[in-house]
Amino acid sequence: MQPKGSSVPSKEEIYSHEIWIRFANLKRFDGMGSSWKLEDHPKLPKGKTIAVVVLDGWGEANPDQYNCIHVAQTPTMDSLKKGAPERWRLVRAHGTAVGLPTEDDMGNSEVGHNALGAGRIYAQGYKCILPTVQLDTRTLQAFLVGLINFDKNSLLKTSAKLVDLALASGKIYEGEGFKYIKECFDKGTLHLIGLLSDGGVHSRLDQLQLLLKGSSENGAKRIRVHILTDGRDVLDGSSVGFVETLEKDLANLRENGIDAQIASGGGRMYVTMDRYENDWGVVKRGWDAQVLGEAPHKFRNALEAVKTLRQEHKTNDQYLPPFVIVDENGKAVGPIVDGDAVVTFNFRADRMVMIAKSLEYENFDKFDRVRVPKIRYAGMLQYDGELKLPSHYLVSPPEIERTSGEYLVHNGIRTFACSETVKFGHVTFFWNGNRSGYFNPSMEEYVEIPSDSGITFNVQPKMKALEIAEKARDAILSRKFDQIRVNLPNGDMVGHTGDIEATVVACKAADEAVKIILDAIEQVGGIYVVTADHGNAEDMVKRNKSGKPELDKSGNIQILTSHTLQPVPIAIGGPGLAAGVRYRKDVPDGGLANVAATVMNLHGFVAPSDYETTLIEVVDN
Ligand SMILES: O=C(O)[C@@H](CO)OP(=O)(O)O
Ligand SMILES: [Mn+2]
Ligand SMILES: [Mn+2]
Repeated sequence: MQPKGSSVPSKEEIYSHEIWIRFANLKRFDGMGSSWKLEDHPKLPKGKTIAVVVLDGWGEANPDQYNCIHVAQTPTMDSLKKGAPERWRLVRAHGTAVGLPTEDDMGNSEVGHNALGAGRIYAQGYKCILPTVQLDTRTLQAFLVGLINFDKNSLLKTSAKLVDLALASGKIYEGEGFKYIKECFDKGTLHLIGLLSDGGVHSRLDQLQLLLKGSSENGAKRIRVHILTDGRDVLDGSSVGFVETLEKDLANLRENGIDAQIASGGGRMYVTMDRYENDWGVVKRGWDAQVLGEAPHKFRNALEAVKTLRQEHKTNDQYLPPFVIVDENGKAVGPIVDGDAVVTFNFRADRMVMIAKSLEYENFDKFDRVRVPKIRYAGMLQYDGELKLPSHYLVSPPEIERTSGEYLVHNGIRTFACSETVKFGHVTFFWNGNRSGYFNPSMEEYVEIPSDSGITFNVQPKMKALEIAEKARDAILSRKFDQIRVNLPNGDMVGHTGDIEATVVACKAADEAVKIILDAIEQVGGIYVVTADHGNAEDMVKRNKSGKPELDKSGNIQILTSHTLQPVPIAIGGPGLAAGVRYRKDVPDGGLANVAATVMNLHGFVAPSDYETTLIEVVDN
């Protein structure tokens, strides 16, 4: 069926373009793919209550003393493992399997939950999927014309990748966001606020370096950087090296006549980067230092600040107290004032939404801002599409549409989602493609259990696991919902503290929570899907290439506070699971993006054709 007309390529040509068409998402295919109706699964029934449990930071690794999941008593998760290979397997949760640039990129909650919820992988090489259904000539023509006009750059990519592309092509400086802030460059200062590391989870040093260079080449004459030290996605203590690198870059800029300096700083978990409104005090500490130029600690330079605060205050990079850099008269070198431009350079949304609100909202009552400068503010990305926050941004965020949550609600699945504050947005916002709010409030209920605030989670390693499990149990037993989805944060949040003993307690608590949920599923004859978003607690030590713990100069092991590259388990089961359901053997490289189709099947539906394939098959007994 070759359509006529010179502008229309042949089928072979289309294949050779090797373009990945998200067919269902191309709305211009008039009449095609616009329906929300999912096909019935040929073999699996509807009407089962399904619990989807995400253990945050729960990977699979060799059992040794640094594997807290192995060390902890985890009888429930251990018993699920006995279902291998038919009902327990591993899936990939890092690197390209979740849309990250390379296989050296560890997984993280954003890409993990995006993949779990959206069922597709973004930012991959392109592959061409032509519709397998019979098309009439008009529709095929529309499809082909759509293909020709298709802008490859509008394909879904992870935020990090989109920023990379915009920086590499220079397009970032031609966009609306940059033009908007550029208006201030003549008279004002450009402030860059964000996480200083190469962790690649929230931000990347190389992107900051390119932005500094590009901004100065595009007219910024006075630049102030407000740093947030990491130690969570990278080794604790690495802040010193990152500050050294940044200082060198700023010195280069100064040599070229740009007045560029670090103006303030603080540890990411104590200054600015709170999330889901757990503790506004964190954002306030940042505001005071960055905007007002006030902090309990004052230094003449950032290197001295970081080294001194680490030593004298015995704090780690994540929790460094706020500091400002002052001149020889003790005056802050870079408070944010009227007429300045501000960019928050993190690409990941969750920990930028609160500062974005404080910088952008006229009516704001979360803390006393004291002085609200008239600035032009842009995010690296728009962090919340629903709130349109911030209204100006340098790079357009990934568009993640047609997520499994939205499909299922359209197909009558009543959904309950729950976690505690620090992970609440993971099973709602990230799960739904970085979208806040309900698709249909009459079909969904999202419950947030307040997290402890003002503590490091090794102090309370059980966190709210029990409360989350009880809420899930009640939702299951109420029979008001078809899907009950939770995130259990313990392995991840406590794993990030680097406290091995506490992380063991955390893993045990998460395992107990899983049991409560599984027991409830048992009672209602339902199905469970237990998985994780990426590794963390299963490996708490930095290792050399051969997998042996790496020692520092003094012969001590180096604690790993970050996520890992490990795969994660996925277990299915429960009395409602049809007898012939088992994992397919032909998806050996399955990853988190394969879970959405799997869950849709268990709800009795066939997943949309552009979703990554299901992990299960149904064999006749
Ligand atoms: O705490 C966070 O912000 C990240 C690590 O930077 O962890 P997660 O991706 O698990 O939320
Ligand atoms: Mn996570
Ligand atoms: Mn984490």
